[in-house]
Amino acid sequence: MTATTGTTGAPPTTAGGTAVEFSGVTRSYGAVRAVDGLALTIAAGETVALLGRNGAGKSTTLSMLLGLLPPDEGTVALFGGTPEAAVRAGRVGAMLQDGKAVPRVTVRELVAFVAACYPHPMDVSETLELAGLGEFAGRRVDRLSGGQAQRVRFAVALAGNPELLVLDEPTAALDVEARRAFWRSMRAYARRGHTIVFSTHYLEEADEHADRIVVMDGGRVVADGSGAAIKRRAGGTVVSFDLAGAPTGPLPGLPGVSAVEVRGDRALLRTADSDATVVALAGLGLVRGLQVSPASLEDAFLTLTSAAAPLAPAAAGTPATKEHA
Ligand SMILES: Nc1ncnc2c1ncn2[C@@H]1O[C@H](COP(=O)(O)OP(=O)(O)OP(=O)(O)O)[C@@H](O)[C@H]1O
Repeated sequence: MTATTGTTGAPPTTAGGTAVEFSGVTRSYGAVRAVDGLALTIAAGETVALLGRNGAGKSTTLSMLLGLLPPDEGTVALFGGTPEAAVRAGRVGAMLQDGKAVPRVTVRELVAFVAACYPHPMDVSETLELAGLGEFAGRRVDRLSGGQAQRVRFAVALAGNPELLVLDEPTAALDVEARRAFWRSMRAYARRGHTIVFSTHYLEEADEHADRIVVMDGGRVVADGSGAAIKRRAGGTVVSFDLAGAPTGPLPGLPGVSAVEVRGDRALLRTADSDATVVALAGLGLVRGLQVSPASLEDAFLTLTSAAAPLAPAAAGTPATKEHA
C-alpha cells in the first residue's frame, strides 16, 4: 500500500515489513489465564480486527502490544523492537476503553498539545476533521457527550500521525451515524498505508472494516483470516428443522454434520454436505419446517467460540487455522 498524507512534517511510513509480532505470549491475572500462548504476526499496512466475546483476552493483548503490561512468557515486538521503543519514537497511537477528559481545555488545545509531543504530528485541523470534531474544536473537553468524548480520544490517538493505530472497542459509545463516520475516518487513515489493530464484539464491523479477523476465545486465537475465510472454515451450511420431541441422539452421527445445536424445539445442524444430511433426516422423518441456509458469520463465530455449547463441537481440539479469501 502506498502512503499518501496531507500532513505536516515528514511522517515515517512503513512500506512492507512486520508491524506487530507476538511469539508464545502468555499472561495471567492470578489463576485466570487471560492470554494463552499467543502467536500473531501483523504486517505493516494491515487492518486487523481482534474479535471475541467479553473476557476473550482482547484488551490484555492490546495492553501487551502497547507495552502497558508485560507478558509472563513470550515476547511482543513492534517494528522489530520493543513496544516501549516504538511508543517512545511516536510510532504508535492508541485509543483505549477508558480515559478521563482533561478539564478546562478545549478540544483543539488538547489535540494540539498531544500533537506537539510527537516528532511528525498530523496537522491539528486535519486531525479534528478526520475525527469528526470540526464543529466541536472550541468546546471544552469536559463538556462533551460520551460519543463526542470518544471522538476526542480518537483524535488524540491520531494526533501523532502514528504508523500503528491501536483501538480498543472504538465504537462502543457511538450511535449508528457516529459509528459510520468513525469507520469512514478509520478507513481513510488505513488507506494512507498505516497499520490498524482494533478490538470489537461486533462481527459485522470486523467483517466490513478489517482486512483480517483474528478470533480470540479463552485467551487463544481460534481463527485467523478474512471474514469470508472464517465463514468457510466454520460455516458450511446450516440445516434446521423442528424436533417435535424427537431424540437428538442420532443427529451428530448424520452424514456431513459437524455440529448440532438445539434452540428451543429447533435443531440446527452445521453440515459440509447438506444434500446427504437432508436425505438422512428424511429417512428419520425429521423434515418438519426444514430449512437449508448458508452459515452466517455469526454462525461461524459461535462455532469457533464456545458460546453455542454445541452438542457435537465441530472444531474442538483442532488448532486455529489461517486462511485468506
Ligand atoms: N486486572 C485484572 N485482574 C484480574 N483479571 C482480569 C483483569 N483484567 C482482565 N482480567 C480477566 O482476564 C480475562 C481476559 O480479559 P480481557 O479484558 O483481556 O478480555 P476482553 O476480550 O478485552 O474482554 P471485553 O470484551 O469484556 O473487554 C477475563 O477473564 C478477565 O476477567
